[in-house]
Amino acid sequence: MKIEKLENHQDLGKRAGQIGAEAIRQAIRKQGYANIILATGQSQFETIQELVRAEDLDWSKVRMFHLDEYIGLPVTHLASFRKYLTERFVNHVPALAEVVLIDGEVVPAEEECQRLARKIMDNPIDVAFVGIGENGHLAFNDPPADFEETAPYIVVNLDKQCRQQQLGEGWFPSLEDVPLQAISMSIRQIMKSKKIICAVPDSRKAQAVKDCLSGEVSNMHPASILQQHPDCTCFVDSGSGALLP
Ligand SMILES: N[C@@H]1[C@@H](O)[C@H](O)[C@@H](COP(=O)(O)O)O[C@@H]1O
Repeated sequence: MKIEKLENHQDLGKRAGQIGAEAIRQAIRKQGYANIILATGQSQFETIQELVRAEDLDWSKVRMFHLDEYIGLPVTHLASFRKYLTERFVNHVPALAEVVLIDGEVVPAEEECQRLARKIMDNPIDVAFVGIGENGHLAFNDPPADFEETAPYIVVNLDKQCRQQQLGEGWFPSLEDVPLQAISMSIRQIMKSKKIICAVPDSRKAQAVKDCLSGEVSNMHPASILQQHPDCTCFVDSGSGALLP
């Protein structure tokens, strides 16, 4: 794992998006297509904006997977991650080869996990864009995260710090409105990606960044597993990187 420190969140997003776009181009050149994962949340705003700017990229050869989604939240809800990805990414690039969104409204959610598992097992991931939560989570794998789970997508419970972060970012009117469960890509599945671009801006992530990127690998700091990935770069800014040695 490498760490790159940028001045602010704009520079961070630009750099992460440019490196990511180049990795997508390379995969297309090499094998004719690229499979990618996109994350959501405030931390991904600029990275996704930069990807959308990559007009020379042949998006018709790109299949997009979705990292995590709340269970039971309608697609019309402000906090819906499929709404986020559709409005911030899919609607701004030419037609993709395929868009594999997580439908958090399927009952039971385990059925949706199985559908997604079949899809992703047939389509190994070239480039994964991820973030790190204030509690150190990777996707919606809150601490203590399951590092051994082999299923690609799982149903997870969201802890209070995670739910409070979602409230703090303004996606929900009150803590009670934040769902208690989500469908998340598992840690093992994320780690199978050939390349990982981790964008983590903002001083509110400083402690999580310190714990995950410079502490010991531990499931109490789920994103610390990224230290073991052979091709992962974490992009931090002066705020999120403030406590790094
Ligand atoms: N579930 C999302 C992930 O898709 C994202 O990668 C990460 C960072 O998100 P944020 O930008 O909200 O901090 O955790 C969020 O809660």
